[in-house]
Amino acid sequence: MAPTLAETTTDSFDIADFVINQGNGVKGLSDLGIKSLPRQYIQPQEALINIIPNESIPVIDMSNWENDPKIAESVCEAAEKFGFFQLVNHGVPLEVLEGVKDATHRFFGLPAAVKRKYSKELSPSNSVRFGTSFSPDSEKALEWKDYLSLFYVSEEEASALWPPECKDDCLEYMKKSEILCKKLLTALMERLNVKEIDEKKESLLMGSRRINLNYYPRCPNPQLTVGVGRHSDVSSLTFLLQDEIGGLYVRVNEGKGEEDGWVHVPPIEGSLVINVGDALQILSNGRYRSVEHCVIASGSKNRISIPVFVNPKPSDVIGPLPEVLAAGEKPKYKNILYSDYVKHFFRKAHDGKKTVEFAEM
Ligand SMILES: COc1cc(/C=C/C(=O)SCCNC(=O)CCNC(=O)[C@H](O)C(C)(C)COP(=O)(O)OP(=O)(O)OC[C@H]2O[C@@H](n3cnc4c(N)ncnc43)[C@H](O)[C@@H]2OP(=O)(O)O)ccc1O
Ligand SMILES: O=C(O)CCC(=O)C(=O)O
Ligand SMILES: [Fe+2]
Repeated sequence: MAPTLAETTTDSFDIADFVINQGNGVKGLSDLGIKSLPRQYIQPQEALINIIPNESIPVIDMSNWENDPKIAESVCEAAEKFGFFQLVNHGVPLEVLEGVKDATHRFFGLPAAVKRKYSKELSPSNSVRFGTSFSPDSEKALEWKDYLSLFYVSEEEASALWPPECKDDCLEYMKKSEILCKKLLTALMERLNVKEIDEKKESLLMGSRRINLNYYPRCPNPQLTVGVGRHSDVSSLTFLLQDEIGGLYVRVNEGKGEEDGWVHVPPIEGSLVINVGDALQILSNGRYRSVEHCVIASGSKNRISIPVFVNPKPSDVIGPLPEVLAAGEKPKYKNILYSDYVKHFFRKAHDGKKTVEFAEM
């Protein structure tokens, strides 16, 4: 039975059991109307960020992509300098974006007992997982986020195993964003002297895909916790769709002598946020940068976001591409099995850019 509001304002009820084991998630806590943040979610001081106002990541208009090579150049420059940019007029239809946002609300609106069927313990497959926080077993403080994570194996597997409330919209969004993904990766590779994306390179860059549906419910005392702690993605590229609430922050100026801090990524209707992940940083020998980002939940509204992580295949060995090293550049990273890299990421709490040290020479 769900605890009463009076019970939830004390430490007398088992928050972890309610949120994690019973599948209520932080959405369940928020829906109870709790007035203060449970101590399990209070982050240490160092997790809180210095926000730089009036700065932003680039916004790139792709409408003239085919005719104007400067647009591809801006994409490559943004991937080198910021590791993050927003795209408008990117060609993914707006109704597809709206469809997957509606699907996310449908899934999280289900009763806890239904969502719990997709938890790590009960899910019919490793490729479907409903969870909360990032890695609750390894975290000192929990994160204020629930998620559904869907790893794409095949259309058949998705049809059989993904939750019926969201599978069609998720598949459609993944399909419609594939053309955009190829355009961006082709431009990014040309800049590295990779003239052709053959079968092997295609696998290294986009051999697997995962879509996450993230739900950050309204949070009492959002300034004391995080929606997602500071991390870089382990993907090649991430395509993030966010709603109109805001809360994503990206680290800028790290080690550049200017003010090191975090800038907000303001929601722009119909846009997609693109970021470089660790796999592309490794393949490009550090030329493109995966950059730390984090999410602060809202004190008044529920927020959703939907990242599609475009990755190497789990069985691929990744390391700096030969074309990048051809002129004698020293490799900064060793060759590693991509699934080992991802397991390393998932088995610890978010820790900024530390994951990439696993691949360093
Ligand atoms: C959730 O909050 C997040 C997520 C993120 C994600 C950022 C990304 O960049 S995701 C893209 C990752 N790339 C891929 O998924 C492609 C490659 N995939 C693989 O290599 C494998 O599918 C695998 C992920 C390694 C899982 O392989 P499997 O053989 O099934 O291994 P397991 O032993 O089951 O899992 C290993 C370890 O990881 C945990 N885990 C697995 N899947 C997830 C998941 N979807 N979400 C969270 N954790 C997951 C699993 O529990 C295992 O840990 P144990 O401690 O239980 O051993 C960014 C920010 C966020 O806040
Ligand atoms: O919700 C967001 O805006 C970002 C989420 C994120 O960084 C992730 O899921 O990897
Ligand atoms: Fe991320």
